[in-house]
Order: sequence, then C-alpha cells, then structure tokens
Amino acid sequence: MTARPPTFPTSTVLGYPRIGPNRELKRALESYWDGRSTYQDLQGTGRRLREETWRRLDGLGLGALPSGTFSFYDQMLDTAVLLGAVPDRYRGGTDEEAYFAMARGAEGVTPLRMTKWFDTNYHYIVPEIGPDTSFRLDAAKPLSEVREAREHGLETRPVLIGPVTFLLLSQAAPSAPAEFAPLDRLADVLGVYEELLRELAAEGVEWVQLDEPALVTDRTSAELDAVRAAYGRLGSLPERPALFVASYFGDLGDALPALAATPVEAIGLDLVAGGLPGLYAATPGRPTDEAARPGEIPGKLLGKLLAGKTVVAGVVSGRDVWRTDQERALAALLALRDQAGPAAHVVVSTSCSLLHVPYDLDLEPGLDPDVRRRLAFADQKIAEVVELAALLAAAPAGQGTTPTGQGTTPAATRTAGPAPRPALEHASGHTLQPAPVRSPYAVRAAAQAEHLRLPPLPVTTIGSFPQTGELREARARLAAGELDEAAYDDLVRAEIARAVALQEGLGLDVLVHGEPERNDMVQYFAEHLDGFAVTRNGWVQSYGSRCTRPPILFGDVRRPEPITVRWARHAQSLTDKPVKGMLTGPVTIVAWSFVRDDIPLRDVVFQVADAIGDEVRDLEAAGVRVIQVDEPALRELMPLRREDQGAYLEWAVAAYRRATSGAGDHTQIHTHLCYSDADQIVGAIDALDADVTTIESARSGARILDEEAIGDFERGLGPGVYDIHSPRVPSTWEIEVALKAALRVLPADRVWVNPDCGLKTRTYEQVEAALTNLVAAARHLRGDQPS
Ligand SMILES: CN1c2c(nc(N)[nH]c2=O)NC[C@@H]1CNc1ccc(C(=O)N[C@@H](CCC(=O)N[C@@H](CCC(=O)N[C@@H](CCC(=O)O)C(=O)O)C(=O)O)C(=O)O)cc1
Ligand SMILES: N[C@@H](CCS)C(=O)O
Ligand SMILES: [Zn+2]
Repeated sequence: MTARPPTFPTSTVLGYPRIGPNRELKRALESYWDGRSTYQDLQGTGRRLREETWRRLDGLGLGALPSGTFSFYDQMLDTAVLLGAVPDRYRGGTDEEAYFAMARGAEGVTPLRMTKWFDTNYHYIVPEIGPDTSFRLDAAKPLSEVREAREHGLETRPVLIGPVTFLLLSQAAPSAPAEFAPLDRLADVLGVYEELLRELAAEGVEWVQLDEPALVTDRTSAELDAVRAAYGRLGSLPERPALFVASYFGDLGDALPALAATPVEAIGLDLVAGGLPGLYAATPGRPTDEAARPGEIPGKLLGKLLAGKTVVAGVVSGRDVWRTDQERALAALLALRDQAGPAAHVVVSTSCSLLHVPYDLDLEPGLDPDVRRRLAFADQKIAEVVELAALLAAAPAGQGTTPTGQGTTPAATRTAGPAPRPALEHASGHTLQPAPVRSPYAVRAAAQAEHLRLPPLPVTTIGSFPQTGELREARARLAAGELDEAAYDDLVRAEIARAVALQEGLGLDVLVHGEPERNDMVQYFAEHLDGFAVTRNGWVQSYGSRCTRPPILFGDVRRPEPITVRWARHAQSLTDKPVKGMLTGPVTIVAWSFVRDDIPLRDVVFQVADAIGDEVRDLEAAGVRVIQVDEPALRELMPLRREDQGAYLEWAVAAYRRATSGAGDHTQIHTHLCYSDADQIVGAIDALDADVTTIESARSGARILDEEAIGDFERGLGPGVYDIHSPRVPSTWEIEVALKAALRVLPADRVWVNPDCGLKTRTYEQVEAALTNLVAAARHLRGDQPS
C-alpha cells in the first residue's frame, strides 16, 4: 500500500439483493437444475443481473459500488471456491458441478451443511476445512466481476468474506482430529488472501471490502489475536488495494481496538444494531445515560483509535423496512465525525448488506398508504444513504451534539414502525399475564398414550407436502381475481385428500394435511392476523433459489377468526389416524417478519403468542388430537452476545408456553426446529414443554444426539433422518443407522421417525420414495418386518 490510501467516496452500501427484482435468478437456477436450460444461460442471467444492479446503484447516485455481492448460491460457498477449499468428494466433474454438489448434493454425495447466517433468515453453506485442506487461489469470480463492471464504465470495490469470519464459520472436516479448529489454518488461508490482494492490486483495484461479521459475537482472546495477526499481515503487504473491514449485525466490542491497531484503512461499524458505546449510549432499549459497559470504549478514546482511518458508518438499517429517521441519523453521523476527529473520514452506508430487504417499494403499489409512507426497501434506502452523505458533507464540523444535548447520540437511527392503533391488551398489561401451567409431562404422556395408541418409533412428517405448480398458479389466479374462492378451496381440499391418502397408504402413524393452503408458514398467518401487511413482490432470499416475502408487522396483533380449523377438520374427516394441527409459533412469526420497533420485541411476540394460543384452543375444541407449533427460528432470534441470551430465552420460552399451555393433557403438543444448532439450546427446548420435538439433524451431523448435548432431555424427540433440502432419496439403511444413533441415547418410546423439515420444496416422486424408506426403517427396527 502506498502512503496515502485512495479516498473512499462519501456513500456506499455493504451489499445488495441478487435474486433479481422479479426473482430472475431463482427462475434461471431452477431451470438449469431441472435441465431446461444450460449453464451458459444461467451465466447470462447472472451477467444481466449484475449489470442492472451496478447501473441501478450508480443511477441512484451512490458513491462507491460493490462487486462480488452477486452469487449463484451463497457467499460463503463462493469463498470456499475462491480459496480452493473444495473437499475431494465433490471434485471430478466440472467446476459448476462441484459448486452445486456442495450446495445441494448430487448422485452419491450429500451436500455440505447449511445453517443460519447470524440472526437472519438467510442460510449459508458451511465450508469444510481440515488439517489437510489444500488452499489454492481461484480468483476468477472477483476479477471477472471487476472487469465486467468496467465494461459498463463503472469502477467497483470487490466484497469478500474476511479470513477470520470464513474460518470461524467453517466446520472441521469429518476426518479432522477432535482438537482441530478451522481457525488453526489461518496462516495458510492468509497466504491465499495475500495472493488475491496482489492480483487485485495488479488489476488496478483501489479498495477491497473484507466482511468480518463474526467479530460482533463473543470472541476469545486467542480469536482477537487472530484478528490482529490476520490484518497485521494483510495490512503490511506492499502491493495491495486499501482494505475496508466491514462489521455488521452488532457492535465490535473488543474487536474494535484489535482491528483499529492494524494497518487496515477503513472499518465499517453497524450503528443501528450495535452503535459505539460512549458515542452511542442508547442502542434500542438502552438508557441514554448508561455508562460504558466493561470492554466498551468511551467516546473520547474513539478519536485515538480511528485517527487516520476511514469509518464506514452504517446508519441506514439493512435489516428492516422502516424509513430512516433522518434527523437522528444525521446527528449520529455528526457525533461520530466529531468524536472520531479530523484525522478520520466518515462514509455513510447501510448497517449491513441490503440482501435482507426487498428491492424496491415501487414494485409494491398495493400497500396501504398509511403503512407505505413509513417504508423504505433497498432502493429507497440507497437514496437515504446518498441524501445523508450530502447532508453530512454540507454540515460544518463541531455539530456533534444530540437532540438531547448530552453529547451522545442515540444509535436508533430508524423510525419506529407506523404509529400503532390505540393500544389494546398491551397497554392494559393483559398480555403479560402468566400462562396456565400444563400437568407434568409424565401425566400428559400417559393420557396421550391412551388417547393416541401409537406404536413405538411412530412415523410422521413435519407438515408441508410438495407445493405443486398447480397450487401456486391457482393462488396467483385467486389473487388476480381470475379464480373464485370456492374453486380454490376445492383445489386445496383435493390436495389435502391426496396427501392424506398417500400417508395412509404408506403407513405413517401421525398424518399431516400437507399445508397446501399456505404460500408460506409465516406469510399465511400474517395474512389472517390483524396488525400485519403483506407484499405481492417483496421477495427476500432465504437460501439458494428460495425466497420469502416477510410480512410487515406494523400494529397490534389480533386474530379476528380461526385460521386453520376448517382445513384441519377436513383432513381429519378423511382418516382415523390422528392428523396434526399445524401452526407457526410466535417467535418464528416475529423472527421472519419485519416488526414494529416502537414496543419491546418481547411484547410483540407475546401478542402473537396470544393469537396462536386462541388457534390452539379452537383446534383442540374441533377434535384435533395432536397440534404442532413450529419454532424453527427460536435459536435465530437469540441475541448474538451471550450476556443477552438468557433473558431472551426466558421470554421466548414463556411466549411459546403462552401459545400452547391452553391444551389439555390428552392433546399432544409437538414443536419443530430446523437449522438451529439445537444442541446449544437443549435446555430451552426442554423448557418449551412440548411433548414431542422434531428437529433438524440430518445435515448437522446429529449433534443433538451427543450424550452431553441431550443431557436429561425427557420428552419425545424426532431427530430428522432425511435431509429434505437435497433432491436425494435416503436409503432405508441410512435411515436405520440414524435411528440407531437416537436409540443409543433415548428409549424407543420417545424416539420419533421423521424428515428434518417440511417437504414443500420436494416433488411427490421424491417424497413417496423417501417416506416409503422411512416407514420401512421404522418397521424393521420395531421388529415388525425384515428390512
Ligand atoms: C422452512 N423455512 C422457512 C423460512 N422462512 C419462511 N418464511 N418460511 C419457511 O418455510 N426460513 C427457514 C426455512 C428455509 N427457508 C425457506 C424459504 C422459502 C422457501 C420456499 O419454498 N419459498 C418459495 C416461495 C413460497 C411462496 O411464497 N409461494 C407463493 C408464491 C409462489 C410463486 O412464486 N408464484 C408465482 C406464480 C405462480 C406460478 O405460476 O408458479 C409468482 O408469484 O410468480 C405461493 O405458493 O403462493 C420459493 O419458491 O422460493 C423454502 C424454505
Ligand atoms: N411445518 C413447516 C415447518 C417448516 S420449518 C413445514 O413443514 O414446512
Ligand atoms: Zn423446518
């Protein structure tokens, strides 16, 4: 690096959505996977989307444009490829075959694990690193994107996952010794980053963004040493672009001084989720006059830390859809500029990548104008960034006092959601009443055994059956007014009958209705609850080609009428076997929505819990004997810092119990969790007090079944034995092996046999084959028949 780094333009974003404003990438990927188009076609779509994105950002007036934020599947997977960390079992075919085999599995090879990206509903592919992984630079993607942008006359900043986060989020290869951790390979990985930086410098790239979100979670002193070592080494490379290390989803804490002491030229701070203590005394829910906590940096030291650095200030939230409170955001920027001192340069940015919000509010003309005027999607947020940068540039120095005049500025730069309607139960304290207590588990288990008369190792599924094109199309026609409600209902009833008949025929023990009436397990409930708005095109990528339209929770939540009861009644009328009532839990509904932030999150969740509790009671009254209340996001909503986690788990569990504890002893309550590192929260899962918990474990190496993790968990458990995210059909033998692992730590009367998540993304052909094997494995282990 030369003595003076290039000036960073005054505005930027950390990343942008990539699925396409009309989900063009989703369609291109699925068409390629189905063999309806070629890899060249897919690449063409990628090129068009990247060009459109750069032109869009440039057109909106953004100063510095990112590249490399595009991906055909996931940015962690891209980084594994960049570093040559492709496990041998995926090699042998073309590069794209290896890439998609790691993501989705292929004939004879299971995919890499997939898990949640911090506390978001985005899921990443977990790279596998062992002591023998041979790293080798494959810089094709970052280089070609820089060149591609230049063809359109645009200069970009390559965005990459940083080496420390890459290794901290990777998993040890199965063959690695127990004491091995991927971070042990830091020195080798840094060698590849050095080579990459040299190549980018030779290409004339001025700035590179290295994302290090793992630094906003608790880190050991050894890990902080790794940060110092990594950026000390990369920073001292003579020929390299200027380095911008981005953090997001929280505050850097002790990692800030560690990073600031290295030669990196720019540091990105999330001033919405994190804020700088001392500078931003009031993160949401934190009193403005609170003293710095241990490990926090008082504002006055900030200037010393950041002297000579560029500070990329994330003041526009990349995680919600509310418009930014411009006055507060500007006050935050001014305070930062003053406290960081004249030797620092402040750049306005988003708090994280805009990957987590929909593209453009203009694509959503149907929203209620009262809600709409408070909203900003990705493009509106970019306009906010640009405007704030202009305001900051125009403001004279020395303005960094707050509206309260205390010399500190609140970090909450977002507006509260739309003003809620006159408060109902919330204000009266009703929502905070304790939930009724169910009888002890043993009492309930006896009542349920009598009521349900299930065999040992009962076979069930998680809820959804394949969502056929016919159903999706019918829903689209219903929304467009081209199909009437009655015709749509008939179609849904027929689909329920199909799912029930299939399960009966295959011999499952607890059936489901298949959820054909639902577009999504969260959006469907939001559409039937007061207090939510839903979008027509507000798609956000969840993983690979899969997207959701997170509902917008803007007011007080109420259930005007029963939601699922008529479908549950219909399904149960078709069979004598128990059919599970199927609901989404309060934590998950809130986690996968954009939520109001004018009342504490806990109170929002409690309102939703009460609505779901009403539904539980109505299902039971309708004769439903088993009710599943899914909480796949229980772990996801957990605060990233350990000190905040206990309080969260306490209220999250309380909310779940509010929703479910109205059920009588004979009603069996199930819950389901996926992608959740469930082994880390077994205590909380136990505290949910559900009679049966089905859980993702097929793709996480069944860590929940580790004797230490499972501890004295004393209820029913269904460790997922079939990875539904892969088109692969598991063999009976594989399923038996997985079940035997469960039977080593749990008695047979508490082990359930089920896939690891819903089947909506699979085809009927795959489902029928997989469920046939599931039933065969259970029967064989019960001793009913030979395998
Ligand atoms: C279980 N998971 C979920 C998460 N979050 C949720 N909100 N929901 C979940 O189920 N997080 C963790 C996991 C994994 N994540 C996902 C996320 C998304 C999917 C998925 O399958 N998404 C579908 C879209 C679902 C949907 O909303 N469908 C609608 C609209 C369908 C559609 O595209 N219609 C067409 C027109 C119809 C046609 O002609 O085909 C259109 O609008 O253009 C519906 O069914 O009505 C996806 O395809 O991405 C799975 C797991
Ligand atoms: N009941 C839902 C849970 C997904 S996490 C389903 O089966 O799709
Ligand atoms: Zn699931």
